Amino acid sequence: MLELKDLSYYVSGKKILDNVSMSFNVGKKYAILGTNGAGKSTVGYLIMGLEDYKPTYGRVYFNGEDITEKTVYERSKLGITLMWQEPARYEGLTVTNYLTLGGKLDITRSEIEDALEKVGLDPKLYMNRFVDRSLSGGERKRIELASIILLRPKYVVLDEPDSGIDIMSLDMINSIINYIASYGGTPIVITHREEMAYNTEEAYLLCAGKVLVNGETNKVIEIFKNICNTCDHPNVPVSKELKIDGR
Ligand SMILES: Nc1ncnc2c1ncn2[C@@H]1O[C@H](COP(=O)(O)OP(=O)(O)OP(=O)(O)O)[C@@H](O)[C@H]1O
Repeated sequence: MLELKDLSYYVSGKKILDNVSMSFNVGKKYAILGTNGAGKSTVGYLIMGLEDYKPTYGRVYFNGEDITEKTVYERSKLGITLMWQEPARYEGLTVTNYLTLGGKLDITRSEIEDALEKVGLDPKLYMNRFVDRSLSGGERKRIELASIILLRPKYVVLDEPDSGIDIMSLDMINSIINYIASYGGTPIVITHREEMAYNTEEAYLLCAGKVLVNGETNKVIEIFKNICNTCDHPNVPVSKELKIDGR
């Protein structure tokens, strides 16, 4: 289990996250939902332990072990991965080298071809391309999804997985989210679009850096649609407490 306990995060005195607690069980599909600026990506960065993203207060636990002080590299060795909203470029690295970590991983050519096909890229056209600015953002995102297929991380934070990818590919993204859960991994989908959250089982709704509500995804989406999509005071939370099924 991955747990965030009472996380607060400040930048230059500004509170970005306010006492956020979340827990993610193995093999279950999660969404972190919220409007722009609610703090969703920041939660993802704190899960991944990016430099400059250590909690001001609170702790992060992995199977009961306090990993708050662990680096990105140490967390990735535990099986925690972040798929960036804006995928990285790697000048001079081919798609094949990227997917095999420069040949360090024991991955066959046919496994690479299969992963690329699953994300809608023709292996013949892409295996020898460079993961640099010559690839579009959507293509790089697909290549990151292919790397998830090959590496099978335990916890995968997918930050706005559909951004830069056409709407027709929602099914492809959802099939990869299902694949992660099928091998016992835990996908955590960060999104401001309810369409992207429907394929998950449990959701957290964030507003102004606070968890407004947590529960079954369908119920959280209803609240999101009824309250956030029509909100005239974004990121100024309502004072009344929102609860699902008494939680
Ligand atoms: N390093 C920083 N310095 C100042 N403000 C920051 C910093 N990082 C995040 N913020 C602010 O914190 C808030 C939450 O940002 P975050 O990127 O986590 O939101 P988000 O919910 O992922 O939004 P979006 O849906 O637009 O990606 C925003 O108002 C953002 O401007």
